[in-house]
Amino acid sequence: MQALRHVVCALSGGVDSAVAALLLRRRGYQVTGVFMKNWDSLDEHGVCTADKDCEDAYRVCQILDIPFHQVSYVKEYWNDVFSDFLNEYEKGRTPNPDIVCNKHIKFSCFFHYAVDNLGADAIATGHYARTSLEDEEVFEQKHVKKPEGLFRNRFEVRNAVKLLQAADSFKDQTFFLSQVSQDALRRTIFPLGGLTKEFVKKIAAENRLHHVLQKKESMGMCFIGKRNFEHFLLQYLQPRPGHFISIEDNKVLGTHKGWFLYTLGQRANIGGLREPWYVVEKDSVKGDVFVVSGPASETALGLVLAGPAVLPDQGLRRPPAAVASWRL
Ligand SMILES: Nc1ncnc2c1ncn2[C@@H]1O[C@H](COP(=O)(O)OP(=O)(O)OP(=O)(O)O)[C@@H](O)[C@H]1O
Repeated sequence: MQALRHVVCALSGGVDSAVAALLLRRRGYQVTGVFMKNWDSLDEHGVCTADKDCEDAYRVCQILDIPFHQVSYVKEYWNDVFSDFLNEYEKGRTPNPDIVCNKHIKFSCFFHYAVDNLGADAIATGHYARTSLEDEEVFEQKHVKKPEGLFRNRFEVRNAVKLLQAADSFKDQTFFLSQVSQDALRRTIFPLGGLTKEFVKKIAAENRLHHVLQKKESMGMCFIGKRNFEHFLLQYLQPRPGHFISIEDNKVLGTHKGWFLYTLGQRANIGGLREPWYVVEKDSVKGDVFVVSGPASETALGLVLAGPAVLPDQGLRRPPAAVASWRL
């Protein structure tokens, strides 16, 4: 008799990964749940949310009757994700730590742990994304010889695993997965890729997973929690006071604590001014931030035409229409 396919599912203690694990069990695979601890400090209320999440992930495993493991990547997260995040901020760029976390932690450290230590045939996460491979093809990849280095020829490019957008376009997370290596992508299953969030919640409710259903949706940057972003960053970066200057008439409108705290297109709250102002330029030498006033829609349009992939006021990055993972 053929041994069961072994899929190791990353369980965050949230509803998405819990339902992902449940669906994998229903498909008849041998499933193992793994919780990763990536951040060690307390949240804004002095509570270590990772411990609570870990307990929730453990309970999911009990309900689904699957083995549970916990791993710590606190050091790796600090070195490969957070330090890089701070360095980039200091240079005035606004990186997305979730993209870097997926690349270095979930789809590298966790992937290798699952395959090398737990003997996984494939890994799974609760991301809303799809790939060009069916489950059966994912399992076949175990024996495919990994191409070394970058793609060398058209054949390799043509046969690359494609990262495809999720059916639920509102929840689509392919942008955050865009730097995942081919090696990991080819052995990953995204059980939620074809489902809507609504349906995922319904599945959880019907399968005794109420404890994860009540949890708040994570909004990225897990290490910040509900804290004020600026306060958080200034715990790690030296303040560098400067001026907000209107780009239209060079008038000084107010002061800020560091030009690196702002991203192009972001709405800047300038003390005493009620109308919206948006960041259009930053001077790293003098430390000034240039702003423009105007309705959000006009500014947004100007920025989109000008190119930066950021929408004003929310700091949201614009996901590309289709994402292919070309990295090895
Ligand atoms: N600490 C963690 N331990 C294990 N897996 C994790 C952890 N954090 C995230 N993941 C995995 O990455 C996926 C996407 O993470 P994200 O932070 O975007 O959570 P999410 O979309 O809110 O999902 P969930 O509802 O499962 O928390 C999760 O579904 C899970 O598979």
